[in-house]
Amino acid sequence: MSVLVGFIGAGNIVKAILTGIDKGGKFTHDEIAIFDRKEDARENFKSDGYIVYDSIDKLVKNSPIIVVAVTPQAIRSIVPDIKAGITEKTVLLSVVAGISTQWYKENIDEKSKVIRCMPTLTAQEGMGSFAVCKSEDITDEEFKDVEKFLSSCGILEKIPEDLMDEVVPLNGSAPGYFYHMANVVANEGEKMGFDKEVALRLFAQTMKGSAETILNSGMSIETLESKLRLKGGTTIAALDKMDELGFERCIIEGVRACVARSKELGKL
Ligand SMILES: NC(=O)C1=CN([C@@H]2O[C@H](COP(=O)(O)OP(=O)(O)OC[C@H]3O[C@@H](n4cnc5c(N)ncnc54)[C@H](OP(=O)(O)O)[C@@H]3O)[C@@H](O)[C@H]2O)C=CC1
Ligand SMILES: O=C(O)[C@@H]1CCC=N1
Repeated sequence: MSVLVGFIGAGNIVKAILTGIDKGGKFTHDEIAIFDRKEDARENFKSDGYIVYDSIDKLVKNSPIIVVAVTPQAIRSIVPDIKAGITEKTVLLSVVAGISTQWYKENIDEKSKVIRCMPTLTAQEGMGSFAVCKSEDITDEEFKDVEKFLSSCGILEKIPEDLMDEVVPLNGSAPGYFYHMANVVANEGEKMGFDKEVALRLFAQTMKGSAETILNSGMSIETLESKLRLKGGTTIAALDKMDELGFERCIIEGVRACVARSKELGKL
């Protein structure tokens, strides 16, 4: 039995990825290893058939691909343990917002092999949207292994490393905006007399369908939008009111705040 991928930190994003990997059915639990600092979390993963280590250095020693999935605030604390286990073949697959390849090279080893990935919680449904970049010393074969793993629960887009902060508002953080918007709309629906769950289902299915039309209809985003902008219609009434209240500005400033925070996290 050879462990393929080891995870350091088993929080929200890792649980989403693992659920998506399960749904994809291409990897088994005995190909995945985990270390989380909470003993009860380790016990739960163990009883689910995952390989569980009681220290980071053992996990790193035994896993050719290591997914670094602690928070940016915690990453410095795990450096000594990664150093204790790392080999020249270890590939570090970092999902940590803001932390650059150079950071790993400076803090762990100049020869660290790093692939950065900005993932999304939507991996949970096999609909991850992964933005990835790799350091020059990653071989094609190493990249293919990572690609095979991630693509079993989503799509990959290769991007330059100097856009890794800029991508966070486009994918990593974006589910948060949709959940927030869905909650606001559903609350309003409830005030108008709907059961909140019914309102949420109607809105969420509409979000899902809207995303599918953007991806699959072959129509431009402008064309799709124009189909709803009926003169004197209800949609234009909503959009005009939203614009009057600063919708565009709101989105633009939110995107910028997200990028700025990612850059700050990289300097902690
Ligand atoms: N959530 C998301 O949608 C996304 C998250 N990310 C990135 O993923 C990373 C993790 O985020 P998320 O899963 O949401 O965060 P969580 O806080 O849910 O998960 C982090 C996990 O790591 C554990 N942990 C903390 N310190 C250590 C340590 N020293 N050794 C081992 N485990 C440790 C935490 O334990 P404890 O609970 O005890 O602190 C927790 O289980 C972040 O860097 C974030 O930037 C990227 C894209 C999307
Ligand atoms: O909010 C965060 O900091 C992380 C990074 C992207 C999504 N979640």
